This record gives sequence, C-alpha cells and structure tokens, in this order.
Amino acid sequence: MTATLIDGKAFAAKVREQVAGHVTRLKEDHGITPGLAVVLVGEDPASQVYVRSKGKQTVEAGMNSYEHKMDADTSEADLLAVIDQLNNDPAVHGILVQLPLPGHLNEDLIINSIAPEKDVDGFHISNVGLLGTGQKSMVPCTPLGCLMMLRDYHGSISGMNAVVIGRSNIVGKPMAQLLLNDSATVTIAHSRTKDLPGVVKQADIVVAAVGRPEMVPGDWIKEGATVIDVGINRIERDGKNKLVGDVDFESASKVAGAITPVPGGVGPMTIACLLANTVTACCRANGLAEPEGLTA
Ligand SMILES: NC(=O)C1=CN([C@@H]2O[C@H](COP(=O)(O)OP(=O)(O)OC[C@H]3O[C@@H](n4cnc5c(N)ncnc54)[C@H](OP(=O)(O)O)[C@@H]3O)[C@@H](O)[C@H]2O)C=CC1
Ligand SMILES: Nc1nc(=O)c2c([nH]1)NC[C@@H]1CN(c3ccc(C(=O)N[C@@H](CCC(=O)O)C(=O)O)cc3)C=[N+]21
Repeated sequence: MTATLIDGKAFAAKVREQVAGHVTRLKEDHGITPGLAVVLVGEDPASQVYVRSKGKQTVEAGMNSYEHKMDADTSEADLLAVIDQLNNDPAVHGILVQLPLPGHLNEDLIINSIAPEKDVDGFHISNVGLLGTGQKSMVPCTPLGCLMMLRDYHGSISGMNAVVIGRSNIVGKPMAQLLLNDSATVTIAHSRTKDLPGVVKQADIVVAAVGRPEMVPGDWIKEGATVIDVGINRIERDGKNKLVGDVDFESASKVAGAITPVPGGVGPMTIACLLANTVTACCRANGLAEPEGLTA
C-alpha cells in the first residue's frame, strides 16, 4: 500500500487565503486591522527563522505584525512589562511569546501573564481549562492544524482509535483533548509507555510529537492508518542538513493509508492556524461574528 500524501503546505495556503478574506472584510466593513505581536527572547537561530516567516505571512494576510526582540539576559520584570504593554494595546489582538525561553525565566508565569483572549498560542491556563471542559477557547496552533487535516481527510473521526505519542503542554496534551472532543478514543503514549509498538499498532490515527528523528518505523503502523507527523528534527545525512519528522516516512508511507510529510505537513499548518487564531481573537475582541471553519 502506498499512502495518500496529506499536503499541509497546500492546505495551509488555503487557510491563509480564507484568513486574508476575513481580514479584508474586517478592514472594509469595520475599519479594523488584526494585529499579531511576537516576542522573541534571545537569539536561537531556529526561532529567528520561524519568527521571520510568521511575520512575513502575517503581513501577506493583510494583518499588522509587531516584533519584539529582547536580549537573552532580559529580566523577568522587563519581559512582563512588554507583555503588559501588549495586553493593553488595542491594536494588538494576538500575542505569542516564542518558546522555549532562556532558563532563568519562568515559562508558566510568563505565559499566564498574557491576556487569555490575546493568547493565540492557547497556552494560558484559562484556555487550557476551557478546552478541557469543551468551552470556547483559543486552541493551540499545532494541534488545531493537525485536527483540521484529520477532519478534512476523514470527514469525521468519531469512534476512531487515536494514539498521540508525546504529552507536552504545547502539542501532545492539547492534541489528545481535541481528538477526544471529536469523539475519538484517545491514548496518550510517552517515554514510560510499555510496548509502544503494540500501542501504536492499535491506532487508526497516529500523531507523533516526540522530537526524535524517524523514531516511528512503518512496522509499528497498522495497515491503512492515518499518520500525522509533528516532529521537526534537523539531522545531518550524507553530509547535508536535513529536516525529518518523528516518523520514518520511507517505511511508514508503505503501510499507512495517509501521511503528512516533513517538511510541508504540520509545520505550515501551525503558522496558518496562528493567523487564523489572530483573526478569531480580533473578531471576539470586537464583538463580531467569528470566521467559520477556522476554529475547533
Ligand atoms: N510542526 C510544528 O509546528 C511543531 C513541531 N514541534 C516538534 O514536535 C516535536 C515534539 O515537540 P514537543 O511536544 O514540544 O516536545 P517535548 O520534548 O516537550 O515532548 C516530547 C514528548 O515525547 C515523549 N517522548 C520522548 N522520548 C520518547 C520515547 N522514546 N518514546 C515515547 N515517547 C517519548 C516525552 O515523554 P515524557 O513526557 O515521558 O518525557 C514527551 O512527552 C519536536 O520535534 C518539535 O520540534 C513542536 C511544536 C510545533
Ligand atoms: N510560543 C510558541 N508557539 C509555537 O507554535 C512554537 C514555539 N513557540 N516554538 C517553536 C515551535 C516550533 N514551531 C514550528 C512552526 C512551524 C514550522 C514550519 O513551518 N516548518 C516547516 C519547515 C521550516 C524549515 O524549513 O525550517 C515545515 O515543516 O514545512 C516549524 C516549527 C512552532 N513552535
């Protein structure tokens, strides 16, 4: 069997087009331009690349992009002051603080200082609680992108067995929550899981969010399963730098029914969902109808 390729790059372009349409409507009918502020502390090169492409796509969608670059040794107080200023700025509808933060900064404290309604990452405890109880929230971008692709491919995932590998607050746990909200039967696997290959073999849907290059081989996958590869791992192969996922694409794509590639899968959808969340936040802030199909 050769898997259907789920083209995240093309899907993301469609989402961005929808976002741009809503932005035009907000501007023309209401005189409002959605704004996204990204805060980057330190000079991690991978983060810089990611922040740059977010800024570029934000502007391409017709929105305002604000970037705050701060030194790696920025104090907690100074970072909190910037967030406070953004919380109170009516031109800013979404705030993203790039993670991971340098070690001397308390990540939980920083994230929970963002106004929940501007927390376009969906990491604030209020949004986590709202999602966990099935209430309207800001939904984390990476899991939201994965859910959109799964819904698009399957129509409904109700009753399907889903296995999420990884239990981080930014991917694994919110992913499991979204799958559960869509009535999948969800298993969360992690580094202490016994017989991971056996657990994965049960899955109609596998979401791999581990951070280990090509860890999941094809022979763990049930024939015909849908595989969503969240992993972004930079490796060196044949003297070249390469981006690979947490799934061994070569072997998995021979067994799976459908699979997302890396690059060109979950990554582009993450950024598209960030733009979508910013429009959603902007509509909510102004008491306007929210875009349909761009939220969970
Ligand atoms: N495409 C995108 O937009 C994004 C991609 N990513 C990528 O997704 C991956 C995961 O990111 P993130 O969730 O932040 O990572 P974390 O490091 O926070 O979490 C990794 C999870 O994987 C589990 N794990 C580690 N080793 C194993 C193992 N051998 N077997 C089973 N489980 C294991 C860990 O288990 P335990 O809890 O027991 O330690 C942990 O729960 C990374 O490659 C990251 O770069 C992340 C965000 C966005
Ligand atoms: N507050 C916060 N929110 C995040 O959502 C967040 C974060 N911090 N820190 C880092 C991770 C990682 N992440 C990615 C998003 C897009 C791509 C992406 O577009 N990847 C391209 C390839 C890019 C390349 O070639 O390097 C692709 O997969 O096709 C990758 C990784 C968001 N994260």
